[in-house]
Formats: sequence, C-alpha cells, structure tokens
Amino acid sequence: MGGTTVSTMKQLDNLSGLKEGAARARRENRPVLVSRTAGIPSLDPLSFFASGARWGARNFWSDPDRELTLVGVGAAWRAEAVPMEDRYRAVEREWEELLANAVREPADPPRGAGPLLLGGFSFDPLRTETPLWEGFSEASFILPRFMLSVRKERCLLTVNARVEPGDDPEEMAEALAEEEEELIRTAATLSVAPSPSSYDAFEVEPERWKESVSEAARHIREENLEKVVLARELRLRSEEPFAAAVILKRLQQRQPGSFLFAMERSDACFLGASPERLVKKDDDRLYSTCLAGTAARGATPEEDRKRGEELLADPKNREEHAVVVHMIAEAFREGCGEVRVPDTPTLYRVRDVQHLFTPVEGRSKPDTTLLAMVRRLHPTPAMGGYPQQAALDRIRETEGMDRGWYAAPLGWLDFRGDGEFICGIRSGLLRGRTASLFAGCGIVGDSDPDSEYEETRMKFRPMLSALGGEGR
Ligand SMILES: C=C(O[C@H]1C=CC=C(C(=O)O)[C@@H]1O)C(=O)O
Repeated sequence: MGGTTVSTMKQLDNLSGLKEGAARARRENRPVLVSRTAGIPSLDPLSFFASGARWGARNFWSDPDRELTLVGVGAAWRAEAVPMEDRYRAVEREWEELLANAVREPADPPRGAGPLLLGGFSFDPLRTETPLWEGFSEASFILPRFMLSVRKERCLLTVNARVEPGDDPEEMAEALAEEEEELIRTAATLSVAPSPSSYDAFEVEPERWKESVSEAARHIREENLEKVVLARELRLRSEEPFAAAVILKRLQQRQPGSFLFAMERSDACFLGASPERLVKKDDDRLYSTCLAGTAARGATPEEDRKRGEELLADPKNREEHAVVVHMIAEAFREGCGEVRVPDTPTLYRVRDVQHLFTPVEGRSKPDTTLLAMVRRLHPTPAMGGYPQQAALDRIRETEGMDRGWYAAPLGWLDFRGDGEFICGIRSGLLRGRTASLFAGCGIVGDSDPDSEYEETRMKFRPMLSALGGEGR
C-alpha cells in the first residue's frame, strides 16, 4: 500500500471524531478533547519511544510483569502545577474539566488506552529549587498526542487532539494522519540496540553526607523523630549524550521485577527502574507496597538465602519496615472501607538488592480518588521518614541536595480515574552528556554512616549498569 493511501485512510479514521469535536467546541466556545483508540500491528515500545524524539515530551511506563506498557509521544495537553494550590486537586480538577466534554472513540476503550495522563509531582514543593531540575515542576502531566499501549502483546494506538473553537477538522485530520504514519513507519524500522558507553563518575561530597547521617541519627535519639530517609547524588559525565531509549533497553533487560519509567521534560529525561509501588487503583481496588529494609544479594543461592533470612530477622531493618507498614495501613484505613495487611514481611528480590516487603490492599470508599490517595501517602516513611513533617524538615535542613522528582510520585491516570503511581527511586536525570543518579536509605537512631553509605552504593548499581558501566 502506498504512503498516500495509508495516510488518507488514517485521515478518514480521525475525521468523524474531530468534526464532532469541532462542532462541540464552537457550540460551547471552549476547547474539546478528541481521543481515538484503535488496534495496530505489533510494535516494540522502545522503538516507538525512540522514534518519538522529534515530538519530545515523551513518557514511558511499564509495570514489573511487563503486562502493561505505555509510551506517550508529544503533548496534546499539559496540566502543570499552580503555585500555592493543592497540586493533587489542581491536576484532578483540570483533568475533570477537560474530560467533561471530550469525544472518545470508542466510548469505552480498554484499560491502559484512551485519554490518559502521564507525569509526576516533585518530592517536596517547599524545597530549595536548583537549576538541576529545570523543566520538572511541582506537578507536570502530559496527555500524549500519540500513545502506544501494549497489553498482553496487543498494541493499541490512542491519538489525542485538543480542538479549539474555529479549528478546521479536515486540516487537523490530515496533519495527524501524516504524523501518525511517520511515527509508526520509523518505529517499525528502528531497533534500539545498546552499544557500550563510558563515563566518569563523581561522588557529591561523600564525607558531608556521612556527617548528615550521624547528625540525623543523633536527632532521632534525642527528638520526636523515628526515622528519616537521606539521599545522595552521584554525577556522571560522558563523551556522548546519554540516550534514554538505550538506557531503558538495558533496564528492561536487567531489572525484571521493577517498574520502568522515563519522563522527558524539555531537554532532560528522568528515568529509572523502581521496585516500589506507591498506589494503584483498579476500579474500587487499591493496592500499595511497603518496601523498606535492605540487604545485598548473595553471590551463591545459599549466601543469598542466608542474607535474606538475616534481613528478615534483623531488628533495625524490621523497625524501619514496621514504620512504613504502620503509616501506609493508616492512610488506607482513611481512604478504604476494607483493608488487608499481612502481619509479617516477606522478601522482594531485585537484581542488586533484596528488601523487606509487605503488600497492602483495600476497597476504596466511593469518593476516594487515586490522587487523593497519592496525597495521603506521599511521602511514605520509605521515601521521607516518620513522623512525616518532622522528617521533611530534617531532609530540608541536612540533606543538602535538590531531590526534584527523585523519590516522588510518578505515574498515570486515565479517564475512568484508574491508574498507578510509583516512587521514583533507583533513578537518574539525564541532560545531554551529564547524568545525576540518586539513592537514599532509611536512617534510625543506631544507623552507622559507613554502612548506610555502602547501602546507597548498592542502590546506585542498577542505574550505573544501565548507563553502560559497572556490571555490564
Ligand atoms: C530511598 C530508596 O529506597 C527506599 C526503598 C526501599 C528500601 C529502603 C531502605 O531500606 O532504606 C528505602 O527506604 C532509594 O533506593 O533511593
């Protein structure tokens, strides 16, 4: 089939919804979202991500079982934070307004397809901002112009357009059809192949970080603070610009069992492989994960099992973990009618570390929204500490780093109100030839700065390896 014919067919596919949207926009004198979802032949999500570079504003999401992968390219609409407002409610309100008069084709697309926002919130809107995180605001969500959803091997493409009063639907259909065709043609021929790369790594003030751990432990012993999570940064410089698609490919190969994410804002991309779900909503079911308390993997199955058993029996790690379970269970009891929390943790193993793990489940009350749960939960004591406010104050005072979106809620929200948010850990920020990686750990009263430092070194490994270095 020739290019012109394909493009004409796609144009016709888009046209009826756009015509209806344009008529509605004129009638109501306000913009209307038109969203069309259709099945497409199988495509590699990473090739789609790579070929979307021309449109920018790319977002990538994949769950730990790779059951659902979402790749957004370009922006049909953005919801950004409004200073001083409740940022969770602000995003929700803007999203509700846009959806109120939207045209959806089909009206009921499958889960993970149709109009859907991808993005995140910063860790702490009251932090001292630095240029490092330029482009990553306190809340930034994107409704992609093109979104590929891969669910159980089936590929769907959602095309979103915002139609303003006075827009010409035929012109829009033509432009969208041409872009769609180019995007899919490029994605079908492009394959993302990791080539070896190298970089120089600089520890950012390691001795000062260890002092801040001692100081935090002293505060915990003397004050009304149980636990605080302190993080540090590792800065990398490479000869070549870091390529997000290649790094995602390595993470995909090397980090099964973790969520994969990448969020591109202007010329930077924040990405990683996080094992930690903050909250997922599927109809009235809510799920969260308590993941805190860490040990290294063993070199042999025997050693691995021994380290896991020691972790399960270790009072310091059990205490760190119990604080997280307590807080998440409380937040669930506020937002849910029914809550299930196992009494004892099990182990969650990823390539470089093993964690104490307790899943939490609930049935949401009718008015509990996904973002209301994100607001209740963030930051959990696994990302911030406990009590929450005292821990945030300590982080602001002693950490000496701009966390930006590190350890923050990142995820997606669809038109039904379903979606999933994770904690943005095991992650790094790429900007041209530089990358900043982040890792933190829970500090309690008897924490030892040298062993906490070692723990952050283990937590850097997944990203260091994906960027082409250690453990290739
Ligand atoms: C804050 C991080 O990890 C958290 C998640 C799991 C285990 C943790 C711990 O054992 O300290 C941390 O709370 C990080 O990886 O940067």
